[in-house]
Amino acid sequence: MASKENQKVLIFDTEEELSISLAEHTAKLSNQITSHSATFTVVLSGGTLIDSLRKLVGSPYVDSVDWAKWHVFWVDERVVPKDHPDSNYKLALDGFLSKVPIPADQVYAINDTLPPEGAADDYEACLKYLVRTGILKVSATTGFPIFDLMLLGMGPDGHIASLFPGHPLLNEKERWVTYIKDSPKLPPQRITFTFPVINVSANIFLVVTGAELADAVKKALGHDHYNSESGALLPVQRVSLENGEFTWFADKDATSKLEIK
Ligand SMILES: O=C(O)[C@H](O)[C@@H](O)[C@H](O)[C@H](O)COP(=O)(O)O
Repeated sequence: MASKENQKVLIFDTEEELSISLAEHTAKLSNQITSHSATFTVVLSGGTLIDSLRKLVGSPYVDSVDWAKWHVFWVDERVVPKDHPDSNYKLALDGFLSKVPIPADQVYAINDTLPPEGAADDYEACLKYLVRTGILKVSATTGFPIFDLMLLGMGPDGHIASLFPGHPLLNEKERWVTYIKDSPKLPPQRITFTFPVINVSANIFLVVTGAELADAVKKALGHDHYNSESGALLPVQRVSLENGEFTWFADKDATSKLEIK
């Protein structure tokens, strides 16, 4: 394990070991929170993260989690029908959600009948409704909604959610959920949480696996980290939790260019 300011970096020899630890940490956090709270609010990304969650839906973890208290959201979603192969909802449903007894009305998919602008407005309105009903907490200092856990992946360019390097959305300060129509990662039309929401999370588990992420991991966690001008920061380097814990789950390949181990 290495540590970087307020970030914890867990490094595993294999993706298999990583996925077991991810299941352990997720189940433990779920149990900690559901022991005193009626809800556990969890945000998913798309991509390979869903496969890395496979151990959580198997023994012994699956039986230790109070799934009835889970409320599930997406940090970003492609604006496609829910049964489309590009849908992050479909990916999570097939690989994770269909295997655990989370009540269907606690899984918050986007409205796939709307264009990106409308889908972002609709999702933000849904989050605001859940604040009013007490399912979601808000930050006393910023007013943005606090999720108990965000389970995120990262792209080779250092993007998280649909927040890409050099894109104006990186600087969004007001919206909770916004849209992008020119995503460099296809498909181009998506909705995404903004940094103010990501940065009030209570916990982020960021999963990085594979050699294609090694350069971005080196930039984010290596010595360069301290020298970056803010304009040149990778999106992942803009994660700065107001009051939460940020843990990297990395395999050897993703950390192969990192000097600190
Ligand atoms: O919809 C998406 O594209 C994802 O939510 C995205 O943010 C993803 O998490 C990263 O791009 C990593 O994806 P991979 O794990 O597939 O590389």
